[in-house]
Amino acid sequence: MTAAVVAEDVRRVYGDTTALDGVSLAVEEGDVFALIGPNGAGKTTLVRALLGTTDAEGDVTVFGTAPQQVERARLGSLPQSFDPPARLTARELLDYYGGLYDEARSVEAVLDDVGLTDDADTWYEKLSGGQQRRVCVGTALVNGPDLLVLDEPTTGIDPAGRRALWRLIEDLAAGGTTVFLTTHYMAEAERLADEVGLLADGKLVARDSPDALIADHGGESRLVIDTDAEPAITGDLDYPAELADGQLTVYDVPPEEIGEIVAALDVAGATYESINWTEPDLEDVYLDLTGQAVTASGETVSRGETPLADGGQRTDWDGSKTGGADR
Ligand SMILES: Nc1ncnc2c1ncn2[C@@H]1O[C@H](COP(=O)(O)OP(=O)(O)OP(=O)(O)O)[C@@H](O)[C@H]1O
Repeated sequence: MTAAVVAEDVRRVYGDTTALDGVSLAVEEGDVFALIGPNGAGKTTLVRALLGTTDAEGDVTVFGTAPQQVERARLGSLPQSFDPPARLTARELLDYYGGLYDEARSVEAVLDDVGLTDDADTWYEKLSGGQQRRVCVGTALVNGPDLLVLDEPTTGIDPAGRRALWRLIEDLAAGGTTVFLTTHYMAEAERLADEVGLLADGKLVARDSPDALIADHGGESRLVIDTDAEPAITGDLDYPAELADGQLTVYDVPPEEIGEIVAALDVAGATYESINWTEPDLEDVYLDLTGQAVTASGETVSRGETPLADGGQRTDWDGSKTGGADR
């Protein structure tokens, strides 16, 4: 395979701030690469280094040449902040941006891609925040690029719109477009990316397929049961477990063994209300590598604030008790 993007030892320093501290990566043609990491980690700076819009040290090549020398029609990019003229309609904006290229896709096709056909004739300023973001994504698609660089493309877009955009990105990648995106949504990275890179303090601290990252850093599966069981129940189980606030969490239970845990509760005379088994995912990887958990709303909280870490006790394989924060 050929690399569409190669970065070697890329550094960018702003005054006293080292935004990028020696980042190296390669993105194969046709792959989707998702860059994740906390606020201020350097994601936007790396995007700008790859596009050649910031003066970084190190080597960057895009399709084998310096980013500034790549044929413009081959590149599509969406900056994190983008304010197009507010008193143009979605259709006019896409027409305008398409006019910057010798050959552009039909505006109707791009409107359809981003789900704006029905609102095509509304002024940009009258669209909702999520609809505006879709217009912005559309501007990156007008030239049918070979490499699409998207800085937080789905921020502000509602769940249905986000899923529609995920399908679009999957279709584009299936058609051979290389996609480099940044995101704070772990589900987005997990679903779309062939490779995920985790940037922290300007360094790429992990880079692999979502499955490999989850296997290496995701931790165990979890069986969570709302129950009135006594704390001693954790000693009756064949798996590491903790009980806190009426919630029993059992780690590493294969799905076919869930019945054994339920039977142990029955034997102990405990009742239970709900049973939930979850496999580790990219959010667990993020938690493990950054110490920040991702909440349902997409916000991050420090590890010490997570419910399991707060006062929960866990029985480990050797029978010793550890707080959840030590997981
Ligand atoms: N033009 C600039 N001048 C000075 N400092 C900058 C500039 N751009 C970025 N920085 C600093 O570089 C660091 C990385 O910023 P960057 O915007 O790349 O992070 P990010 O990972 O994209 O963050 P976020 O998730 O919040 O968008 C931050 O400390 C930021 O304050």
